[in-house]
Amino acid sequence: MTKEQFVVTAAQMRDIETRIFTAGMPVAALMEKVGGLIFQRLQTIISPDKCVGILAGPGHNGGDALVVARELYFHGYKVWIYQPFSKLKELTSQHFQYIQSLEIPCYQEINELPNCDFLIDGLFGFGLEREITDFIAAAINHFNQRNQPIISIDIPSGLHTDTGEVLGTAIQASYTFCLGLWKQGLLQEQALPYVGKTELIDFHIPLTDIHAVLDNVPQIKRITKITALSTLPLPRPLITHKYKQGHLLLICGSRRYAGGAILTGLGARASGVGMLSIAVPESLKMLLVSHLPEALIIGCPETEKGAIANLPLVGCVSDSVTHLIDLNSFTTIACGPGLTTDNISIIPEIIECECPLILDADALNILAQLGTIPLLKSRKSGTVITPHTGEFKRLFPHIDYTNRVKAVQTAAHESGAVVLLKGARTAISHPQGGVWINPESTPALARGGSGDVLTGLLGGLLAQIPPPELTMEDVVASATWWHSQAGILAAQARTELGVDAFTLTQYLLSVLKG
Ligand SMILES: NC(=O)C1=CN([C@@H]2O[C@H](COP(=O)(O)OP(=O)(O)OC[C@H]3O[C@@H](n4cnc5c(N)ncnc54)[C@H](OP(=O)(O)O)[C@@H]3O)[C@@H](O)[C@H]2O)[C@@H](O)CC1
Ligand SMILES: Nc1ncnc2c1ncn2[C@@H]1O[C@H](COP(=O)(O)OP(=O)(O)O)[C@@H](O)[C@H]1O
Ligand SMILES: [K+]
Repeated sequence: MTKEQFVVTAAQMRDIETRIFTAGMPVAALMEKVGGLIFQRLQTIISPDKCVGILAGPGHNGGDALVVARELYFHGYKVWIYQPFSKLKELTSQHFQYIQSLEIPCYQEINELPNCDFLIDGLFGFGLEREITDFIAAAINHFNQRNQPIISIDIPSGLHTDTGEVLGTAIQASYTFCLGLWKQGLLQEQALPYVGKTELIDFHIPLTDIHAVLDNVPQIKRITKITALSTLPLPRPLITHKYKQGHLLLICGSRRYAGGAILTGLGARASGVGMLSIAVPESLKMLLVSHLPEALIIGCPETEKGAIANLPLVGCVSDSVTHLIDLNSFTTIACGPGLTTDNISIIPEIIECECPLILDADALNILAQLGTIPLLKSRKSGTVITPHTGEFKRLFPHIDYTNRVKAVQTAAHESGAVVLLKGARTAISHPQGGVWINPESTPALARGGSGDVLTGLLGGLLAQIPPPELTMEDVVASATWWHSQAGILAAQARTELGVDAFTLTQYLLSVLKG
């Protein structure tokens, strides 16, 4: 694993830090090293003619900031310090004393502060555990209203290191330089408006210390390009045939939501799956054929409103159906986009299938009506459910949603399914508690139909690499990464307004070429 993949809580970071210090690394030397690395990175962002305001807190986050201040000063930057605390930690206090001896201007009151071009936020790091109040809350609100970009050290001051919750108030950073290992709070959706561009400053924590605290297989991981590409079905074997490259069945669409079936099919197409079958209401058959000529389109009897009435399963007697479905002949089944909740009876039938199953959209709404946990527990092979926030709350109304990482872990544990909770920071959990977080995406994807594309893509990938070859949640993580990266590429080419779900499907393969 690379350092970019690990995710830690405040308690875990403190344990890792303790191991390093116990092994003999002097605390002051580590602070000096970290401050030096932050300074080097700042030099690439801030030119030496600029003035930098440093916000220094009472703990070691403040100490880091004061080391940075001293280096900026000696390299010719104009610097001032805001340090309003009467009690500082020992090391921070020593750095502050030295800063004062250099006659760098120091202030305690916000109304005395001069102008500057950038602010460095070293008020609080992972040591913040309680609400920010009084003068320091007022100061943070003041800094957010000034027009300078703010660069936060470790985490924007005011955010909870694990949940990303705002503790009273918080710095709205333009950049966050996270120190050593990614803090979980930075990857939580609620932290997004505060973190700006995030990057990791690697200060060489020994892997043995990381593994000693996080276990050999860490519970919470960040999806990176390296991890995603390692689980995509590339390259294709030289000697193969279509049925060896997976057979995916999509069950989707209705007269009302015909487009959902097309988008799911186009997502599946991009996965490279060997065979694609799509079960839709009979009246949609020709439409689907015209968009996906390579797919086998199975017309199903439909309800009055145009939803699938029942699946023409092998063994059933029907004159009108030309193709019967054997649920056991597929390597993966994905069900839900555009289905409507008109007919709930097909879900218990599908749940009986023995191959990996993905349930999305209306399949989830039906599942919530029928009883989520008992139905999923009854399945013999792997299940992936892909709810957005609304669907998640319907499926698991009793789960506290404040910490999305914890919520998704609980849902996976209770249901026995891999749970993919969609959103700006999609989180995926395995029933045993392993979580992947997708750290990069674009709000351009917040658009009808983009989730359907993900379901098709994921279905196609799982069909090609069925467990146990790869673990299901790793494939789910790769599909999530791929989908988001396509959104990012499309938004770069066409602006955030130009990423409709069909366009998104056209950018999927460009992600792998780049
Ligand atoms: N781990 C590593 O490997 C490395 C860590 N490093 C750095 O250390 C940082 C962690 O430092 P830290 O532990 O000293 O805590 P920090 O975040 O500075 O704040 C704690 C201080 O704030 C105070 N305080 C808290 N809440 C408050 C409130 N609401 N309102 C007012 N005050 C409040 C609290 O006071 P107390 O609770 O004692 O009253 C305490 O004094 C970390 O983020 C990184 O930057 C690097 O230098 C080297 C490598
Ligand atoms: N603000 C956002 N930033 C990044 N990705 C987002 C954002 N909002 C939604 N998405 C992504 O877009 C997709 C939307 O899926 P979903 O809500 O199921 O849409 P639909 O059902 O219309 O297809 C998900 O993959 C989700 O993670
Ligand atoms: K900070």
